[in-house]
Amino acid sequence: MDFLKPETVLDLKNIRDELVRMEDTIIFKFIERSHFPTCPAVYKERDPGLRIPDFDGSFLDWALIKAEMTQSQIRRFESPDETPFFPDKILKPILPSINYPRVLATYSPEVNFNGEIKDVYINQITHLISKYDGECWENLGSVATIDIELLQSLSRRIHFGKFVAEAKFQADRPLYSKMIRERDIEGIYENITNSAVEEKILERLCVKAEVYGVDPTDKAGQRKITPAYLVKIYRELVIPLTKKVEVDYLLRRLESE
Ligand SMILES: O=C(O)C(=O)C[C@]1(C(=O)O)C=C[C@@H](O)C=C1
Repeated sequence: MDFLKPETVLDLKNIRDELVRMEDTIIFKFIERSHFPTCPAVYKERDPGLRIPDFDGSFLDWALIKAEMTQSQIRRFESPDETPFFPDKILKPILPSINYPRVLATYSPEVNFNGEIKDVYINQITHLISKYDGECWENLGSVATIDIELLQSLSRRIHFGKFVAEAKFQADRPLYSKMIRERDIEGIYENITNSAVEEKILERLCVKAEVYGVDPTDKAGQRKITPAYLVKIYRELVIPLTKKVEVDYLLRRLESE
C-alpha cells in the first residue's frame, strides 16, 4: 500500500493485508505492556502522587500531548492513516508538506474515535493484559510510553475502517448512496460486515497468541498474552470500533460527492 498511489490504498485486499500486519504490531505491544501492572495513577486526573505543574489532566494525557506535538512537527498527522488524540494541540510540521493525493472524503479527519479508544483501552484492555491490578511507581514512564505506542497502533487499526468504507462505497455507490440517504444504519452495518473475514481474523489471532505469547523454548513458562484475551479484545472492541468508524464515515459520504 502506497499513500501516494490511491489505487493501491483503496484495494480491499491491500487494506486487509495491512490489517493483518498490524495484528503483529499490536500483539507485540500487548506483550510489552503485560510486563507491568495496571498502574491506575497513570490514568487518573490530578493524581495526588503524580502532580504535573500547570496541567489538570492525567499523566498519560500530558505525555500523549507532548508526544503528538513533536510527532506533528515531523509530519505524522499529515498521513491519511494517522489520527491525533489531541487534534487541537498539534503543531505545523517543520518538514515540508507531502501532497498526498486525496483518497478519503474531506471530512475524514473529523471521524475521530480516539476518545472512545482511549476510554476502552484504560477501562477494559489494560485490565485484560496487565500483569496484575496495582501500581508500580518506579515504572510510570515506561507504562505511559508503551501505552502511547499501543493507543496509536490501535487507533491506526481502527481508523483504517475509513479506507475499508471508502473502498466498499466505491464498489457499490448506488446501494450505499440509497442506505445513506435513508439513514439505514442497520443496512449499512449488515453490508459492511463480512463474517467469514472476521472469523478468519479471530482464528489467526488464536494461533498468533499461542505462538508469540509464550517462550517457544519453554511452553510451560508464563504466558504473556492468551488467545482468549486477544480474541476477546478483537471480537468485542477492535472489530466493533472499526465498524463504527466505517458507519460514521459512510453516513457523511454524500457530503463529499
Ligand atoms: O475487512 C473488512 O471488510 C472490514 O470491514 C474490516 C473488518 C475488521 O475490523 O477487520 C470489519 C468488519 C468486517 O466484518 C470484517 C473485518
